[in-house]
Amino acid sequence: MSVDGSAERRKQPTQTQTPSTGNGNCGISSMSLANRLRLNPNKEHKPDSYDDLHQLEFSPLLFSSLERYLPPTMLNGSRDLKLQYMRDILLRYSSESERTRVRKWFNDIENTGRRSSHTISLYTRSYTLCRLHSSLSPHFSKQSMRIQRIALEVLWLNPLLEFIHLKCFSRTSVNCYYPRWVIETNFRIMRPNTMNRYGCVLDDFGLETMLDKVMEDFIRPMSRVFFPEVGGSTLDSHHGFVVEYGTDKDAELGFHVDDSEVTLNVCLGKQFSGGELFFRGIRCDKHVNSETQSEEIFDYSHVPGHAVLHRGRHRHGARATTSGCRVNLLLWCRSSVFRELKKYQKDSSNWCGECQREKKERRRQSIAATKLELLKRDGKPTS
Ligand SMILES: O=C(O)CCC(=O)C(=O)O
Ligand SMILES: [Fe+2]
Repeated sequence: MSVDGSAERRKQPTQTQTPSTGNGNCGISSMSLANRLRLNPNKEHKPDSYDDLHQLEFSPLLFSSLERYLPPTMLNGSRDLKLQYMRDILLRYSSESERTRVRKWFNDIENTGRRSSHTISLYTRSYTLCRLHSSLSPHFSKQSMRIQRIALEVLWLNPLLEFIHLKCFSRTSVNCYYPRWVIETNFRIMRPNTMNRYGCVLDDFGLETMLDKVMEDFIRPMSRVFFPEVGGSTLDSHHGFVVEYGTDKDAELGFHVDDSEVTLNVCLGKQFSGGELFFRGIRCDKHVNSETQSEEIFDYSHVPGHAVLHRGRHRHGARATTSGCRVNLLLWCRSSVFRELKKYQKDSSNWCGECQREKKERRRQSIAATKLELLKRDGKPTS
């Protein structure tokens, strides 16, 4: 769907998407059966690694993630005991076929780098700048050096880069397996944020550790290079969720900025039409509602399995999904250092489009005034 720029300019992002605040429902709850997880994770607990256990029905990362939800008395127990406890709970809620599907989903993500090469296409404004072939994996720290090197090369070619388009994700949808679990356990879903009524927070589903890995090994190395001015190199926390759109669900998403420094938006599927993202310039708090300049207009059509990486302060929205169902995975990555520093910095001109324009205008006026002054002086008769 094409955009009429002037109409777009009237739509201003009065909203910052914020995550819904905790309803305390962070584990498997309301069960009469013996094994239960805690409502909230113990953030201080350092979980065991289960990486050496390859024959499990579930990913080792899932166990590491769930461990923080174990009852306090179990946290220092043996790894076998903890494993047994968590397996019991997980097996209770998933059929054989679901387990295979979930395992495949994790494997796809973990093996992306090993199996084949993928394409990263990099967009600036509305055209593809270049294509690079690279193995991408959220899982391997060795990869992060490689990702960073490629990112640096790309930045050298195009210092104005604003969007990164990644074709590197499995199409398999997490959405396929969560509804049954939710119904059976009477799980109170935490909605992803203040603007989406459909979808759920993924960190509640034992995916927190895996998504942390995605941020650390995959998003941060790229953001360090592409988005350093908004804390790209110090991303240290995330909010991960899925959103769903369709004619019987939320149709569209209003113009907004995210509560993140860098956002990863992966299209998981399924079949749909519409749902394009529209981007309209990066803005600081002060200028969040300022006018869009024509060069800031950029539209992006979602493709299942592809992702975009953008600054959270890049104003955007999603057009209506006109048929089918669209499911996207969002990872809002944040930097506590950047947020702390921002409190003391008044000047956002190194990343806000409007601050930059104001600065340029001040410089232009000052040069014009100096010129005028010089002309006047030159025009004066010498005594
Ligand atoms: O629907 C989309 O793809 C965009 C979602 C989004 O911008 C958000 O959740 O912050
Ligand atoms: Fe957003």
